[in-house]
Amino acid sequence: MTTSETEKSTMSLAELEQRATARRDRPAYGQDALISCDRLVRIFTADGIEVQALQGLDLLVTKGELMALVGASGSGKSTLMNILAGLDEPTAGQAKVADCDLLSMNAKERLRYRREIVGFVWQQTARNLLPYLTAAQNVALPMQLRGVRGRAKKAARAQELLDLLGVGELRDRRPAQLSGGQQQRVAIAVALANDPSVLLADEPTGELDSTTGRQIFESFRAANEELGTTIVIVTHDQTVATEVRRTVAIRDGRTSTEVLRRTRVDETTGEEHLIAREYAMLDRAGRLQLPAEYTETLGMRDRVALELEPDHIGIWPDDSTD
Ligand SMILES: Nc1ncnc2c1ncn2[C@@H]1O[C@H](COP(=O)(O)OP(=O)(O)OP(=O)(O)O)[C@@H](O)[C@H]1O
Repeated sequence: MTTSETEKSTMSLAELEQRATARRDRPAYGQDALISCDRLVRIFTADGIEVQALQGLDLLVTKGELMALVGASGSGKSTLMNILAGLDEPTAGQAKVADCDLLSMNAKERLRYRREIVGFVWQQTARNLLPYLTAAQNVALPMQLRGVRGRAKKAARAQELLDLLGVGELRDRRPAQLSGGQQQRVAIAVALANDPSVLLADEPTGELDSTTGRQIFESFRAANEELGTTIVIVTHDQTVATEVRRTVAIRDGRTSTEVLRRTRVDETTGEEHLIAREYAMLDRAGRLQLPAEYTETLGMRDRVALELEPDHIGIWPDDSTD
């Protein structure tokens, strides 16, 4: 008899019932999150070759967060963003945004989701705006498509958003008469027009120099702080990645590590210090991805030795052949 069988046989019925109830009462995964990805899988098949772009990705984002997603080229960031934007469907797993189930939406629900629940800003400035409309008309367009009535109401909302993003005085210019940075700020206003729950941005500063990139990031921060919009930014930009409170790294189609930042006030000097700490992600099956630089430094491969300590778990290189 195995240990667990012995355990079961010595456990009373009442104890078993108690365990089952405790499991049922445990809050469901991602219950309080605005964005919840649960073991998300996306497989592409091209010319008979299968590419597993997402390999069981877990991610939770809380309402009101401003966070960044980073990762090497091909790690699956854009695939994830396209799914969250409602433009692509996962092969398996679960994905929910603001109570919308991204796997079971029909065409009509998907359209409503893309118009009202999410807003997106793409890297290519030209993809975000219609060239023949002015900045203000570009911002008013999503409201019109949603069926918002009243020209004055839409114009006022457009002006309010353009002002918030520091481009109010450029309302009558067409995209070609705006710099790349100004275009991206107008694009953020367009994405915010219908007051979405989530704003998704895929490399929004990718085509801009670092000073302009910083200004764009400040615009996202303004939207997050003033409007309370939850914002997820995919970025290679160190400024963006280090200024948000939470940066999640994606590796081989899974979330691997996460950096959390918080400010600590020095009790004696009153100075504020930003403290950053990196965490590894433990998935729901208990799997852990160790950072490559750690495993390489210690020559860890294939097999490692584990030891449970009172307050931590020790991991050692394989010592079985010593
Ligand atoms: N439509 C598609 N058909 C086939 N393979 C695809 C498709 N889209 C993405 N892939 C593959 O899926 C993997 C993840 O791609 P994805 O674009 O999500 O990566 P990424 O992290 O956004 O990369 P980058 O930073 O270069 O944009 C890659 O191997 C890519 O080649």
